[in-house]
Amino acid sequence: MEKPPRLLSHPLLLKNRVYEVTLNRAQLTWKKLQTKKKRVSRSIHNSRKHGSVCVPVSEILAVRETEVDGRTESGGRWQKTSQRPAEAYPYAFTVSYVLRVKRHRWRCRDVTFQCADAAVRQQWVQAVRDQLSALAGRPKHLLVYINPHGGRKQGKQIYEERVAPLFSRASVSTCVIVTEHANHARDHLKTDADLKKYDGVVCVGGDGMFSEIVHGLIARTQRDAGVDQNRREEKLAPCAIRIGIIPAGSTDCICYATVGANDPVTSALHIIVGDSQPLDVCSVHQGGRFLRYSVSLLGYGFYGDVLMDSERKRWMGPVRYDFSGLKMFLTHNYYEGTVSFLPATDGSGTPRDKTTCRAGCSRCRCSGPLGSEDGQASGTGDDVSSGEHGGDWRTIRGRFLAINAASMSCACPRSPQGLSPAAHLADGTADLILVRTCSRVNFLRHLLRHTSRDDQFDLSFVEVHRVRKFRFTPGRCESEGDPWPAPGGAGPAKGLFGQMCQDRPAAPPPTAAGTATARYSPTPASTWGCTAS
Ligand SMILES: Nc1ncnc2c1ncn2[C@@H]1O[C@H](COP(=O)(O)OP(=O)(O)OP(=O)(O)O)[C@@H](O)[C@H]1O
Repeated sequence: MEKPPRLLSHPLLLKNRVYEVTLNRAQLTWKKLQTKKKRVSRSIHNSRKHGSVCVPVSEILAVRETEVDGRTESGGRWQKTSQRPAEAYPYAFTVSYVLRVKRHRWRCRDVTFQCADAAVRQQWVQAVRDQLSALAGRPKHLLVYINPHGGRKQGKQIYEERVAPLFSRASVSTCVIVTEHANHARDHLKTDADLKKYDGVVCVGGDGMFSEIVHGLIARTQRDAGVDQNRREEKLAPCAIRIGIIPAGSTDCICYATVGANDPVTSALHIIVGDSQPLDVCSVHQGGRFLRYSVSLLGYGFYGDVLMDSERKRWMGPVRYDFSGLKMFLTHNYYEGTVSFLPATDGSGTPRDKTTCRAGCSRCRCSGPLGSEDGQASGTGDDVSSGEHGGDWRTIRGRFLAINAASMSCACPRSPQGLSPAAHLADGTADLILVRTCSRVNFLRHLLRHTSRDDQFDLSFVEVHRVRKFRFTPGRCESEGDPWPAPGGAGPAKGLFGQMCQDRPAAPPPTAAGTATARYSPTPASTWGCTAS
């Protein structure tokens, strides 16, 4: 492939050695001219061949002039750059760039070059700045919401100490709002936020906080586009503004599944370089009324119960999930009902095909907002209420311990493969996982497989389907007019969608009887992040 033409090339000093430094539109490279001892790089990405280092321009964060005495101002602090600057190279500049380290983590690395005269330095600083400003998709102004109560209550500290200095170095301006109550961010986005001023919204918190922001942004987008959220046949308008996630929650599954790591610095760097990852959004309706959106897991039965119970034990911190998980495992509730679903066919793959959705996933690219399957995904003529028992809809009746719909792998550090390892982030489908009633021992086997590499669907009581829409009707609802399915065994009946969601409830549990329908829309939202590649 033809190399882009050189923009600049000079011998410059780096750590008292002279390097040939070259810039073109694609990359910045530096290669040692005086070879002495071989140095071993700790970088596993920024390629270093025969003593040369190559950084893609798209991963340069900033460039700045360095003081003559070898110091550079960085976030208000002065840093030493070199102990022995050669007298012949008294003018310095520093380039900050992304260093890819282990386990999909990114770090900010500085390299300081020294020039023989001021004009050369000026040329370099200007040339690098010109290249950076020509890059599309990099944010300049961000609206940041911090949940000070998420996870270990360190959201504010994480942002101030690890993220804000990076934004400032990359000249990204921010408006920071520390939330004062639940749904503060959602309501502010819905009505008050002047979104035209921003290139993106950043969420500092966990999955619940992300869900708030998704609800606020999607509701605002639909209102502006004249889309009625209550009409489930309507196609959702995609959000024009991206959401960045700085993980500061308990599980941070959405961050892990989109970026490949739960690391605030990595996420901040993805935001700065303008990486983008589209996401499917699932809309859930009941009785002609919109209930909520979901981008990760819709869980009814075991997972819904765990999340609902753990919500009441927020004071315990992240350990609440273990406590509630054990409690619900011992309770061993089951739920009777009918699941109907529209299978995703035509090359959508299967939940067991062992593919992993990564940055640039070809499947998701084909099914993007302008994808040819859009009509099918949004259900032309496939109205669940009218066409459910015709066409390609399938129906399964039975007793279930869990009914989960995973719109993404739902991977997190505890379950690195996730609930459905092959689920795609943006193909307009979800993996519907049905766990039928079984013994506690068998259920434990199923749960333990989430923490290992074993095929979690290879069990006789578990089935999985890739779907575009699905519907759940509680068993007793139809026959007895009882709105909610009673858990198998003793205990009070529980609200249908009060039990649902990894994405925390953004709407109150429904009060009317009925069936809930979930529909997957390809990519109405996107995050700054790039699936681990
Ligand atoms: N200032 C606040 N006070 C109380 N609750 C808040 C505040 N701001 C946001 N919330 C709510 O806190 C809930 C949980 O927050 P978040 O998702 O950030 O943390 P988490 O639940 O610990 O993490 P995870 O969702 O990853 O398990 C969200 O549903 C959000 O609505």
